[in-house]
Amino acid sequence: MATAEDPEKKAEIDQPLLERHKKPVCLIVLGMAGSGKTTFVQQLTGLLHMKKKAPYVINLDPACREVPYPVNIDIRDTVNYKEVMKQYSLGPNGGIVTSLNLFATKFDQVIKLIEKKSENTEIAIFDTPGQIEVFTWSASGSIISETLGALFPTVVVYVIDTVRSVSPVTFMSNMLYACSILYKLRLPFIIVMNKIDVVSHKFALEWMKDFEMFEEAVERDKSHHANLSRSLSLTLDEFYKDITTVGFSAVTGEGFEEFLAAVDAAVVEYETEYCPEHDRLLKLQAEARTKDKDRQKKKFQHDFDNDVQAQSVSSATSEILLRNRAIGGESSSDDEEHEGRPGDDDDEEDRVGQKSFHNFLEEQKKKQQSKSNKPS
Ligand SMILES: Nc1nc2c(ncn2[C@@H]2O[C@H](COP(=O)(O)OP(=O)(O)OP(=O)(O)O)[C@@H](O)[C@H]2O)c(=O)[nH]1
Repeated sequence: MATAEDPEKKAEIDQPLLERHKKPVCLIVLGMAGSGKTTFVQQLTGLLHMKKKAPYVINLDPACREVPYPVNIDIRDTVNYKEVMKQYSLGPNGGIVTSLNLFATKFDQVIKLIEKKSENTEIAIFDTPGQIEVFTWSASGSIISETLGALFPTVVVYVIDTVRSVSPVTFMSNMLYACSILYKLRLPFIIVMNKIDVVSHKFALEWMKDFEMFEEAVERDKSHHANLSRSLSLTLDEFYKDITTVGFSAVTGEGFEEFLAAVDAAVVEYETEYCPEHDRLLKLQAEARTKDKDRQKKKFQHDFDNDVQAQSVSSATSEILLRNRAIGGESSSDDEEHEGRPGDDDDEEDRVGQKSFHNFLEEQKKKQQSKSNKPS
């Protein structure tokens, strides 16, 4: 597990990436309902404004009543969530999914607006709907995250309610969800343990670092999920090693600097791991496309050659037939003219028969004449 304070990670960062980058870093803020996403975005926006690094903020929650921060793009200006529910006869969750899908069809316009602002904006923040699955398991969520990941340094910020996570079972459920999102989106990932003004996140860091400590906590939990949590936590050990965790208070702003350091480290990860992998996949895709084209070309050539061969065989056959006819008949031109008509062969035989019979009679006649002309 890595924390934002890791000296090793800090040493990797030779200069602040937020300054080096021309393109804004996109932060996709995800988390369970009530984890504090909106308050986090509000606090982050305020603190960045104070640092004279005003972010570009995009609200992707079509169902929120109000947005408590200065927003640059609001999904609610494009899609009327209540109208969508009415028009398509949907419930609240279906309405949110459909609204986000409709918005995703115009996401190219969002990209253009972000690109326009890239000169003087270092961070773009995306606040997402409380129903996390609406974003993480929907087509629109994939379109939005993949498009951003392909064009800008993009980081997933997963907000966890630290107060609720003191229960090892809740903690485990949250971590499993985080893990599944990481493997689905495959973008650099930061876990923000929010609400540390109420409960310190140190217990969570210890559980992630030391499996035995987590096991002790599970022992104390008598719920029927405890056994499952114990075996799952062993599986999650690998996940903890690659993940950056930051404690934060969306109310007081505590943890802000550590969070910015974590974002810098995530951008390094984006450049060194995500981009090469992305390029490798694009290359593989291009290679597969070229191979497919070659295969189709070869198949076409093969089919074409077979056709030509078949044609030359059939024309050779007809030639042989014609020649036979020319040899058998007296007049090849006549034969060619009548070739192929039904009953032609019989007529020909009759004609040849009549001719030879006529010749035979003529010969007999001549013989008779020469006999009668001989003196007796
Ligand atoms: N003490 C404390 N309360 C917080 C903190 N962050 C959020 N809250 C409170 O937690 C509640 C939920 O916060 P929201 O920001 O609305 O959470 P959300 O994740 O955006 O909620 P949904 O949009 O419903 O998913 C609110 O009452 C906030 O005041 C924090 O860091 N400390």
